[in-house]
This record gives sequence, C-alpha cells and structure tokens, in this order.
Amino acid sequence: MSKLPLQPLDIAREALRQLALKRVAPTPDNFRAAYADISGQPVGDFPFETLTSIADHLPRDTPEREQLAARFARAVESGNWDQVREALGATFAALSATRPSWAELLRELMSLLDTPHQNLTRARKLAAVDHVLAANTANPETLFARLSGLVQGWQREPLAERLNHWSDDAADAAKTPATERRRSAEEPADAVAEQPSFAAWLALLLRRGVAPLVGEETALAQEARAIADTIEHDIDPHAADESLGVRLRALEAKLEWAGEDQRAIRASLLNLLRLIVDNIGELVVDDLWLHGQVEALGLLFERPLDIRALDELERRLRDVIDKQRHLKRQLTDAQERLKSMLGGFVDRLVSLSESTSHYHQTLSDCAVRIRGAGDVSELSSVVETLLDETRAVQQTAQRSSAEIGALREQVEAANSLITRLQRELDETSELVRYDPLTGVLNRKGLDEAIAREISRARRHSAVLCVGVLDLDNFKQLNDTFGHRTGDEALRHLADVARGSLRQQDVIGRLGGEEFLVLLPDADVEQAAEIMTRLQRALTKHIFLADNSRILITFSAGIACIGAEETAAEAIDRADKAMYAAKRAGKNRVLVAG
Ligand SMILES: Nc1nc2c(ncn2[C@@H]2O[C@H](COP(=O)(O)OP(=O)(O)OP(=O)(O)O)[C@@H](O)[C@H]2O)c(=O)[nH]1
Repeated sequence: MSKLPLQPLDIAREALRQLALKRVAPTPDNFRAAYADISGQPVGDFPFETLTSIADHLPRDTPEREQLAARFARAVESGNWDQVREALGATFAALSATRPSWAELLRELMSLLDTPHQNLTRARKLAAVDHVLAANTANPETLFARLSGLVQGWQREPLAERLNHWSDDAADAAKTPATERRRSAEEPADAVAEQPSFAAWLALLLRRGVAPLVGEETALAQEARAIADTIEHDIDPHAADESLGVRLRALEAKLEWAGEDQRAIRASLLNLLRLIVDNIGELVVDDLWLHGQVEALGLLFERPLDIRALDELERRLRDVIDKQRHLKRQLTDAQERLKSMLGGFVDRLVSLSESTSHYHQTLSDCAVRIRGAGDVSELSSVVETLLDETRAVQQTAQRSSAEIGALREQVEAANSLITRLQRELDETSELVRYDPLTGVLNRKGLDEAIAREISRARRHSAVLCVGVLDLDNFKQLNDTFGHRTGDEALRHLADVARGSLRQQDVIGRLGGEEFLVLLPDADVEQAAEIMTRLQRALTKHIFLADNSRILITFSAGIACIGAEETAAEAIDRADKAMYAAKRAGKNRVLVAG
C-alpha cells in the first residue's frame, strides 16, 4: 500500500514535534530547516526572506485582507511553492472579485451624492468630484482610484439625521393630514416618514428660502409664509387646487418684480461705490500705498461679487479711509504751521518796506536840506540825521534777514518731519492690513482673515487648510541681483499667486520671504494640489530681472486645522512640513503629519 504524501499542516506539526523532542528552540530558521527535512525540499532554494518581507507588507485593513495575508504568510513559512502559488491565486481572485466595475462605482457615487451627510453638503461633494475629474483626466486607473477613494471617504462620513437635516418644518409637513391621506394601505408607514412630500418641500422652500430672501418683515414674506401654512395644513397636494395656483402665480410675479428692483438697487449701489473709489483715486496725488489700495479696489469690482469679495472691499475701503484721515490731520497741521510762518514773513517784509520807504523819504528831505543848507552846522545836522536813519534801516534789515533765515529753517524742519512721518507710516504699515511691498495681507490682516475663516469653517462644518510657503535660495538671489530685484521677486510671487490661487484662498506675508496661504473648503490633498499648481504657474510666468530669466521656486508645508486645534498649532505643523520640504531638496510641497 502506497503511503499518502504528507499535508503541509502535518509536516508543520511534525516539524514542531521534532524540534520539541530535540529540545531545539522553535525559531523561524530552525522550524524551516525541520520542515524542509521532513518534506524533503531543500531549504536554500526558497527565498524566505524576500517572501516574508512581501507577506509583512500585505494590506490587512479589512478582515478579508487579513485572512489573505495570513494565508500567504503561512504558505511562505511552509517553504512550499505550491502553497505560495495557491495563496497568490486566492489573493488575486479575491481582488478582482472586490473591485467594483466603473458602472458600480458611478452608481454608488451618485447615490452618495444624494445621501444627506452630517458634515458634507451636496455642493461640497460635487466640488470634490469636479476637482478629481479635473485633476485626473489623463489616466483612467488613477481616476478610478481617486473616485473610489472619494466614495470610500463619503461612506465613512456620518449620515445626517434626515428629518432634522430637512428641518423641523419639513418633518412636520411630512406628517400633515394631507400626507396621511395619501398614504396607501400597502405603503409602509416609515417610508412616508422618511421621504417628505413635494408639498412639504414647497412649504419649506417658501418658508426658509423665499421669506428670508425678500426680508422677513415684508408683505411678500408674509404672503410666502401664509401660502406655506396653507400647503402644510389645508391642501391635498395631489388634488389640483385653483386658488393655491393663483396665489403662487401672483407671488411669483411679485417676486420677479422684487428681484428686478433688487438687481437695479444693487447695480446703482455698485456704481456709487465705484464713483467713490474713483474719486478717492483722483484725490490721492502722491501716496503710492493709497494708489495701490485704490487700484486693488478697482480690481475687486471686476470679479463676480460674493460675500468674501464684499468683505474684502469693505476692509480695503476702511483702510483707505483710516489712512486718509491720518494723512489729512498731518497735512492740516503742516498747513497751519506754514500759514503762521508765512504770516510772520509778510509782517517782516511790511515792516522792512515801511522802514525803507521812511528811509527814502528821509533821504529826499536830506537832499532838499543839503541843497538849501546855508552853513556847515546845518549840513552836519543833516549828516547826523542821515547816519541815524541809515543805522536804523540797517538794523531792521539785519533783524529781518535773521528772522527770515530762522523761518526758512523752521519750514525745512516741518517739511522733513512730514516726509519722515509719511515714510514711517508706509514702512511700519502695522496700522493697516496689507504688506506695502507685495500688496498681500500683512500679519495683522492675516490674523483677522484666520479668525474669520476659522469661524466660517466651523459654522459650515467645512475643512480649512493652511500652507506655509518659503522662497528657495532667496539670499542667493539677493546677493546675485541685488536687494531691489529681490523685492521685485517677492512682488512677482504675490502677483502669480493672486492669479493661480482660487478666489476664496487668502495669501499673506508672514515676513521676509515667507508667506501663509489659507485654503478654505480644501482637504490636504486638494490644498497640496493648489500649492503645486502655484509652483507650475511660477514656471510658466517666469520672473525677468535685468533681461535674465529667473526661476523662482518655493518649498511649502500643508496642514488642515483639526477640530480641536488652534490655527497657531496648525500653522506650526505646516511650518515644520515646510522645513522638511527644504531638507528633502526644496521646490516641493509636503503635507504635515
Ligand atoms: N530683497 C529682500 N530680501 C529680503 C526681504 N526680507 C528678507 N530678505 C532676505 O531674504 C534672505 C533669506 O535668507 P535665508 O533665510 O538664508 O533663506 P534662503 O536663502 O531662501 O534659503 P532657503 O530658505 O534655505 O532656501 C535674507 O538674505 C534676507 O536678507 C525683503 O523684504 N526684500
């Protein structure tokens, strides 16, 4: 009778028994040697180390993967190629079975788009899909992986409590008698509770959408709420209701008129604002900073207006007004001083001309007296008069010249004081929110923007990332081309950033060649892509200095502000990632751990 070949499990058991009998420690090497001895396969031929390292790196994030990885590890440990082959076969079979098809992926994506999530709005989900599609057109495999990642992320998101999410009104409306009447005998009760009726939606739209939009206290809002009441309590939405239709049509017509009025008012207000800004531009003659601000205001008008743009407009206008007020005070002071100096000057001139005209008169009198003089004694009295008068005129002239000299010194001192104050105001610019060199926010402006964006993100349960960006080898650029070119390079970076960042992103200068970017509604991956796009933009818009083309690069670190984290902590993490990017060879973007 032929002996059956031993099974791997039997061999393994026997190998362990042998080791125990021989009192040899059951280390992996000793076990493999015993196993090989019993199975008759030589040890040296089998790449234990390589395969063990592969087994160690297999993913174990799901129970199924854990099982597959354990099976592969056991096969490697057995040193048996057949088992390894089988384990690999099983792994591949499981992989192809678990990967969904494109159709399945898209179906799941669309279904998740419409699923209400606690922390994700539909708009944000659509924006994420849009972003993934835009960034991965070239490679279908990457696109598949990124979309799958998105789907898996959404699947992990907590669901919104549907009725709360739709609002209490919708929940109430869904349970109105009208809805109850619609419920058919075989329809499960909770299906109706789950899905508010069309009427409930319409009522919600009127109450929560239309009424606040037209102003809560207006007659239009009252009418919208009254129709919502009717829909919720009195009307069977399936029955055609004439009077409701008439009221809705009337409301629609009034809304259209109100909309036109509001559009006209908005356009007039914008025109007024533009006029004011243009006017400020005309008034400001020689202040570079103010000119820059007014230009920036003009540019803001070019963009589609949203609440962020209006915020920015308001802040810049306030800065301009503050600065103008400050300058105006200084100019008024200086004017007053000049006026009083000129007054003194004119007084001196008047007294000088008075004394000289008196002198001229005396000279003519003396000439008459000289012509008519009968003796020397008469002449000597004339000479004495002449000498006295000449001395008096000389003294007045000397006094006037000394006083005019002093006045001139005072005017010069006042002038240089004004120039110094003006320069200090521009240089420190801590009074305002913008960096005078680059036009982006300064630290003060950044602090305000961070506070604003954090509260906005927390209000909307949205993500907010920060990026710290530091120009590479800037000292070398300064040393080679001069400080002025260095300044131009900073300005160039700010200009390119303004063109490349999204409208909602905010950039500010932390100091020197270091900048901070706030990236609302972007997760770390999107934030890193936005910064990488800025790097590419810098290679497209090359910096020109003295006919040299200089490639400006930067290193950046990204961090998303955690729910329990302060902005300073996140910026600190981004800063560390930026330094890691420098150490890793510069010109790269790293995400903070
Ligand atoms: N032109 C100009 N230079 C500045 C300004 N602020 C700081 N700097 C210069 O920026 C340089 C920064 O040098 P480093 O800190 O050594 O940085 P780096 O040369 O960019 O080196 P890495 O950061 O390691 O790539 C210094 O020479 C500063 O004098 C500025 O407003 N204008």
